Amino acid sequence: ELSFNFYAGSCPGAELIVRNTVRSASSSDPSVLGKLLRLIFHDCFVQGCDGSVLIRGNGTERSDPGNASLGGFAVIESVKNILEIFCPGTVSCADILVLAARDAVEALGGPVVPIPTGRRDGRVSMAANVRPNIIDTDFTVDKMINIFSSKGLSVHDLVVLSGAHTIGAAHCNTFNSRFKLDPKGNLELIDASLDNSYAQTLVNKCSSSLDPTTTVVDNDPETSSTFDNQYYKNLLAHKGLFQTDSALMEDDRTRKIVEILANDQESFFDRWTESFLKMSLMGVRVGEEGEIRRSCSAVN
Ligand code: HEM
Ligand SMILES: [Ca+2]
Ligand SMILES: [Ca+2]
Repeated sequence: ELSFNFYAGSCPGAELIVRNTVRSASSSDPSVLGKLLRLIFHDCFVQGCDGSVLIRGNGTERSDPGNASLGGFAVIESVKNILEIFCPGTVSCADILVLAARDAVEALGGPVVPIPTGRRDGRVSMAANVRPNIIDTDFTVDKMINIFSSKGLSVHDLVVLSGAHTIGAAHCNTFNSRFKLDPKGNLELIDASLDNSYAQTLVNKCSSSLDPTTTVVDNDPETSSTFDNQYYKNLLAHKGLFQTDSALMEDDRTRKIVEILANDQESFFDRWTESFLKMSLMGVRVGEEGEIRRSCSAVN
């Protein structure tokens, strides 16, 4: 029941408004692009792509510690505010989220993924649903594959969608358990799959500030503002930032895919287009299900 250009009749400017708002928000704060792309992962994996991640309040997904570092909400809300003026009660927050993530990738030089629209917004958002569905950085490849397959996504989708880490940033506390400093201040690798000099760079960046929950480091040390296949080249060079990134190199099933994508950006873009679309269709509500929220941060 989703269709391309679902809003052609009811709100013809919808997709353009999303795109322009993402562009202008990113010109004052480029960090929103990574945040918007991450948001869709955290929305779609919990109860499907229904905008449940956007709801504010006690006990909602957004209140869960697993979602504490999400951002980009203000961009979604400002798109929604504009759309409510032009076509009130028409465009779902679930669609806005997917379109905004699609546009964030485009803004950084990635492929434009044609996205069917018509998703409806969910009315439920529970913190308890976050951690069982979102992958943590200490997961094994098997565990990641299991979560992906429980959502109808393949090993291939796992490796391709992890390529999102070619942009954006991460807080030091998401990777600093991979190394420690001995009493003399020298680096000790806890996770030997990490390149030594890269680890040293990370230590230096993270120790320049005392608070690992506020300091951020680029996900992609080479081209963090370009959506390209550099992520896979980094993995080959043992410069994956999260344990879960490096882990993709340790399993035959995933390493083979990493090698292909590292050597062929064209093929990464084609694969991304397929896998991103697949993720954007997970558990969507259509027709009379759910609602069209008036504000993205609250149910009607
Ligand atoms: C496969 C398992 C995954 C794990 C374990 C994981 C983990 C993480 C972590 C820990 C961060 C840093 C958050 C912070 O400190 O602020 C992060 C950032 C990010 N993730 Fe993932 N992620 C995964 C998959 C994905 C997927 C599927 C996408 C999207 C398709 C994605 C997109 C992003 C983006 C764009 C950022 C940067 C956010 C920003 O710049 O604020 N991740 N991820
Ligand atoms: Ca959701
Ligand atoms: Ca990059």
